[in-house]
Amino acid sequence: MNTSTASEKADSAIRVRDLCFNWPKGDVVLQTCSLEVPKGEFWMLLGTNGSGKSTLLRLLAGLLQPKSGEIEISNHVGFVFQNPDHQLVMPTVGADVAFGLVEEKLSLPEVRRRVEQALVAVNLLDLERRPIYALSGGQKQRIAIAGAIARRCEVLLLDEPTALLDPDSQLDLVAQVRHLVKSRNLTALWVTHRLDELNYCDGAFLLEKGQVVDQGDPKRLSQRLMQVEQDLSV
Ligand SMILES: Nc1ncnc2c1ncn2[C@@H]1O[C@H](COP(=O)(O)OP(=O)(O)OP(=O)(O)O)[C@@H](O)[C@H]1O
Repeated sequence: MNTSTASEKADSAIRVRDLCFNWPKGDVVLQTCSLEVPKGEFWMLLGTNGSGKSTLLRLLAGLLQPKSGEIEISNHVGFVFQNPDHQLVMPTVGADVAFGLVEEKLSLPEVRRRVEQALVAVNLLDLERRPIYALSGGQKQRIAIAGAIARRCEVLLLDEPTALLDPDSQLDLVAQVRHLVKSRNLTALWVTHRLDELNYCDGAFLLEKGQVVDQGDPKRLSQRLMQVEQDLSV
């Protein structure tokens, strides 16, 4: 496996070539999977259940190791899980965002500045002292994103971040991520089953049995996915 820094190549923030992955018992999940996400763009990853979307995201984040293939991605990657309760670990909003900065050994004023800037970016500065348990699902996801922004992440990987949200919060979150990507020149890859979210992305990949079988125009891919799901339900 060859991992290098995507910033070496100006045009793509995520580059995957011929990626293969199987679980220890031998079940093959990804088979010569290849894709590229242009820098500064918001792309989505579609596919039927079990097609390998979450596994691919975890490989990109370095949470799993591929069997073979190449991954080129920034060293500063933020991961947002489907269930925010799996990643918010501190008792309050401000403490949680600051927690991600511990490794950087910053001065206290610098930590405060970064936390404040990140909370402003997700429009939640007024909740800085609020306990995590008193947040809505959408607010929790925005805090997880603020954590990534505070750490100066260049790439956001989001694994069905709206799965537990109501429809209004769902569309608020996807619109906010689009705004963050465009205003801060980030790059995002977002896994979804919710086709109305495709209206917000620059492009999409369709994964089938661990391979990208189509990519590009989100509307066309959404129609193709609907067809695949209809065929499977017959
Ligand atoms: N920890 C694990 N150990 C063994 N097999 C796993 C593990 N996690 C997932 N799998 C299997 O790997 C395959 C791909 O799973 P993955 O979660 O990547 O799919 P997905 O496209 O994200 O699915 P969904 O849309 O249902 O979330 C599935 O067959 C799944 O059962």
